[in-house]
Amino acid sequence: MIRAEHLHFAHPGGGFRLEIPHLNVEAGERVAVVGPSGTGKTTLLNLVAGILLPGRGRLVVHDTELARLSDARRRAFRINTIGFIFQNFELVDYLTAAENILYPYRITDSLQLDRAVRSRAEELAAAVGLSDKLGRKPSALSQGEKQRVAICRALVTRPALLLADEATGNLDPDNKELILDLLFAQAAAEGATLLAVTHDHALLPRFDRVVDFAAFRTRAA
Ligand SMILES: Nc1ncnc2c1ncn2[C@@H]1O[C@H](COP(=O)(O)OP(=O)(O)OP(=O)(O)O)[C@@H](O)[C@H]1O
Repeated sequence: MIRAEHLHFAHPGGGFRLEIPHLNVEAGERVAVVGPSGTGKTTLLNLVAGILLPGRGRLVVHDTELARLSDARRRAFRINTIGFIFQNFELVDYLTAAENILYPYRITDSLQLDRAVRSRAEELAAAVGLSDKLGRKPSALSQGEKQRVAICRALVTRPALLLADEATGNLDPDNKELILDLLFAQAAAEGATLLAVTHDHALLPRFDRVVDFAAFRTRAA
């Protein structure tokens, strides 16, 4: 699902450089990404999603070398293939929770919003305890509620690849387990690959494998 070879990335302004000699994640694998703050874990997820492009090296995701696609095709690839739970949620302020969950269907013609999708969105919201908050805008939601909206949005399209950046970070222990159960259940149901950044080492035994960023060469200026 993910193949990185001699991957180099540096922010244009300088200051930080990430080097990953080799990283291979098989389809259906559930991989946790750990490592100290600022070592590039979010950067890796952004590279895998094609939000950032490597300066050098090769990155193939779902048999597609993202750097070879036009911006429009890379965006379409991302919407169709990847569910991304962003660390800061990236919800749209002027949309309700329900509209945020269905957001992928607003921004592309390649996904069809029909009754089945709407009921899937409602089921996901119910599974994370958000049924009574669907009419609210993000400003009227708690951090943990926003995070659960972001999780529903990432799952609603049944993506082949789930990228989760601290997806359980703002949740209480019960919700943490519930969300993780949901992520794993969805990944299993769709045969999806899960790449999840976490600082919560208690969760690591639930994953097939752990990638530790301490092993990669990163440099902060
Ligand atoms: N737009 C940017 N321009 C320059 N440097 C940046 C930019 N965005 C992030 N960085 C730097 O890149 C480095 C890696 O950031 P990244 O967010 O990938 O780390 P992380 O491992 O996910 O950290 P955390 O665990 O704290 O979320 C950091 O040193 C950060 O300051």
